[in-house]
Amino acid sequence: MPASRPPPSSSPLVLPALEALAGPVLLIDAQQRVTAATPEAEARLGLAAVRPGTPLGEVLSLPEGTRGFETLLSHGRQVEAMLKAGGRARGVRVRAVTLNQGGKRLGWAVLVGEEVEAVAEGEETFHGMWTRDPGMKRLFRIVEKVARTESSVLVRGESGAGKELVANALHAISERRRGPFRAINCAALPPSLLESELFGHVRGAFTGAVRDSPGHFRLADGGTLFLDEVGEIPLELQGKMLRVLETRSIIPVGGRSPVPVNVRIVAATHRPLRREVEAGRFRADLMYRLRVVPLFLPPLRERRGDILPLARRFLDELEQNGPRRVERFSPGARQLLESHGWPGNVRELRNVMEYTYVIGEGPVLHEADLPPEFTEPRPPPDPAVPPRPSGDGHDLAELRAVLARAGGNHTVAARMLGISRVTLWRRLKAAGDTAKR
Ligand SMILES: Nc1ncnc2c1ncn2[C@@H]1O[C@H](COP(=O)(O)OP(=O)(O)OP(=O)(O)O)[C@@H](O)[C@H]1O
Repeated sequence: MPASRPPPSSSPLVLPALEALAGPVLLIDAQQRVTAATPEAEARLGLAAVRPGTPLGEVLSLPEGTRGFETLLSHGRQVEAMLKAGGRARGVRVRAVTLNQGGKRLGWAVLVGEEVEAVAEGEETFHGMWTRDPGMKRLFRIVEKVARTESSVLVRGESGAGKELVANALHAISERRRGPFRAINCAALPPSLLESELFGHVRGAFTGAVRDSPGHFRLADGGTLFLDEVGEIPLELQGKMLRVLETRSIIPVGGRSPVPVNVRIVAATHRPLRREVEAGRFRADLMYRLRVVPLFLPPLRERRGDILPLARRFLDELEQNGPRRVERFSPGARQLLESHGWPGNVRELRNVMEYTYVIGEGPVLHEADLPPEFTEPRPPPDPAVPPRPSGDGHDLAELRAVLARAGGNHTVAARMLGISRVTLWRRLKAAGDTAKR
């Protein structure tokens, strides 16, 4: 094919249609030279960069280690490339489809997708936690320091913000890493059960105790025990917990003799324990014992720069096992994702991406593919409802709206919000919903 002959679809009619379907697209001929560009490609790359005849190598460069443009042009797979045009080099995802006519290759359509702004912008992955946020990175440095000690750590953060991941990281870096890591959610169990789950019980201690049970402290011996929602431990159990931490031994329910345990405690709470102490719901001495090193994990809405890159990472994970390739977010979807309140934090974001990946089709993630709570008009505020409780991320009207959409099913509503059923129940209670459930 002569270099001057353009691929067939470069007619003025086809280009805008191509753009509507796929976004910024470059058409290149068999000699890898630009023959045409959609208006959005012209706007993003600059007119000079996409002038017909420009070699593709002057528009894009591929990372070192990639075999020239072969990978891009032969596999139809998405690859990361640097856009050379427009002064500052920008990382983008690109994909190419071959244009054939009568068995003859005429050229390619190159789709220019999302900007990736990768490593240069200072992203960091720390034991499964990804961020670009300076506050999070500072937190990682503290975790590294504290992990070398035996001090108790209290992580404060909303549901789904990554508290368990922080606890896991502490364990993984510490000297105890070869020992067990165990986690227990203190809000998920009634007080009587919680005691035996923590400290174990002896056979016959209560109805149903048909055999001895070691409990989490003994199971975590030599390792780390993560006490999630530690603020929910009932007062009567708090005294026992303090004794365990001070004597480093437990007495199983129904037992007499103390059993020594060697456990590092990492506790977590979604609200300030100090407030619980002031309200008389939490013992001050236990708070000081647990909170030798306090860590605060900011909610996702306070690190908005992490939202889109994290969303992209979750999509990448989904693409590993799914048929769909998402190349870019529509401007509307970006705006909705960035302005959402994310009461369920990173867990909610992960769930939303999974929903969107399954519901949507094609290379563009549109706002209509997002779950209904993103696009439905919010109910007007109910003057009888108290304002949003601080730190919890959403108010009663919002919770009720989600519950209504879930047909009153709390398990489904909790999943939609990306929080646990217990957390939903607690938030409804905290927001003043006294309705029976
Ligand atoms: N920075 C992050 N990067 C990647 N994934 C994250 C990040 N933070 C949280 N996640 C993911 O979000 C989910 C929730 O995290 P995690 O269980 O640690 O939160 P949590 O604060 O302990 O929640 P809860 O209080 O409800 O138990 C997990 O799937 C976790 O892998």
